Amino acid sequence: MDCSQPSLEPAAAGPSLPGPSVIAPLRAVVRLRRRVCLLRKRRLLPPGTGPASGAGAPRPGCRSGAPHAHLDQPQFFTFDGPAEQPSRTPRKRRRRSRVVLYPETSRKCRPHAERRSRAQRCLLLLVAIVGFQVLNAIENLDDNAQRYDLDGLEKALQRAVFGQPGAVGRIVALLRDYLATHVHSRPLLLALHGPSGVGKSHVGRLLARHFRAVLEDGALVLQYHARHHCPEPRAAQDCREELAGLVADVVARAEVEEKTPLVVLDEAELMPAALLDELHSFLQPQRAHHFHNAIYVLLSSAGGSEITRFVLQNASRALPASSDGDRDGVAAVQAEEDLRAGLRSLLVQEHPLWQAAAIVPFLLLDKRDVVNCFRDEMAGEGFFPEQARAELLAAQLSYYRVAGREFAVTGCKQVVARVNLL
Ligand SMILES: Nc1ncnc2c1ncn2[C@@H]1O[C@H](COP(=O)(O)OP(=O)(O)OP(=O)(O)O)[C@@H](O)[C@H]1O
Repeated sequence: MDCSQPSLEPAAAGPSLPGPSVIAPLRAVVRLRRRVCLLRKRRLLPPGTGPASGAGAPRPGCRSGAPHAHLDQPQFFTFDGPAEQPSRTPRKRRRRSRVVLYPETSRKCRPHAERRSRAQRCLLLLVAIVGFQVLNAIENLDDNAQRYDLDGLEKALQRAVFGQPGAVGRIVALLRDYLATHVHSRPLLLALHGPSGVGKSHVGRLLARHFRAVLEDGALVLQYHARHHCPEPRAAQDCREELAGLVADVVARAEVEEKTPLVVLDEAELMPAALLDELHSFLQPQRAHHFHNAIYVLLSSAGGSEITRFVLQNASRALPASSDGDRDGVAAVQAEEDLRAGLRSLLVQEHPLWQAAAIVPFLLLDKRDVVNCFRDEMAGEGFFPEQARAELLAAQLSYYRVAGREFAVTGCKQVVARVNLL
């Protein structure tokens, strides 16, 4: 029954119509139904509570356009899934936060993001290899320098050589530098220059003795005296060939033993040009590589008069090699550099050999150094090294007297002869 249907009104006229006793209750029922339908429409009446309820569903005939109350809560079971059911209030999807919270002490990167590229790994490997090689090279350098006991050599020279601290320091520094490695591109040529009797040959002998001891092979040290090995009447070419053979033997032997040989050439001022040419050829890069690994010590009095003049001109100020140790550092170093430059330009005029040489000037000895030479020689000869006696002997020698200082004209050259007379 439709609530919107027109109500059952009795017909105005007709013979077959029931009487007023039947119509009155019908009208009451119709009114009641209308009333219930109206209440349902207004949702004032829950379904199934009306007089016509019983099954809980809207009554047929009471068509309603209004939504059912509690529609989302079915009152009986259906097979409809949640999808078929009327939509409830849609849940909002919560966004996941992308911020990752790490503990303070841990690394702040995602665990899976620690992949390294191949190039990065190769680079790390390369760095490790280079570092290892550098450490190895440093160790090898130390080993090579220790083999020659240069500290011991320095102490020996400082103890035995008087009045030449600058020359001794430069010789040791040059040797230290050269002997830091065994592989060289050229030999080391030390040129010791100075006036007579200042200790050039003395230093040459000390060097030869030291190298014989540390190399443990006397054949790796060659001492060549021009006057002895190449006396005056001998042909210079013969001397040259002999020198070439001697040096070739020494460097070849040193190559086998992986050591650096020492060649001391004394009285270079007496050497014929052919010998200097041969010596110069040893320094050339086109020589076989075993010639590159050698130390040549050239002793010469050439340039002695220039050194004497230099010392006397600078007598008033402290010199690097002065034995009193009181020196003005910068001025002294500059003065010695000037002296070396002057000597080189002078010596190169004699022979190009000196262009490649490390020049070491030996300065004049003063009276105190001569006294020390006497005491040393006296002790060596078995005399008591009495100071007064040594001073007495030193006073018998001749000196340059400049600016209150006394420089021995012949150094300690005559010391041996004078002590022998005692
Ligand atoms: N500076 C010095 N310290 C200690 N002794 C020295 C010094 N100079 C010379 N003597 C002593 O004097 C002697 C002669 O010196 P040495 O032969 O070294 O002089 P030199 O400079 O080589 O001179 P020359 O050019 O004339 O050969 C040496 O045997 C040594 O005993």
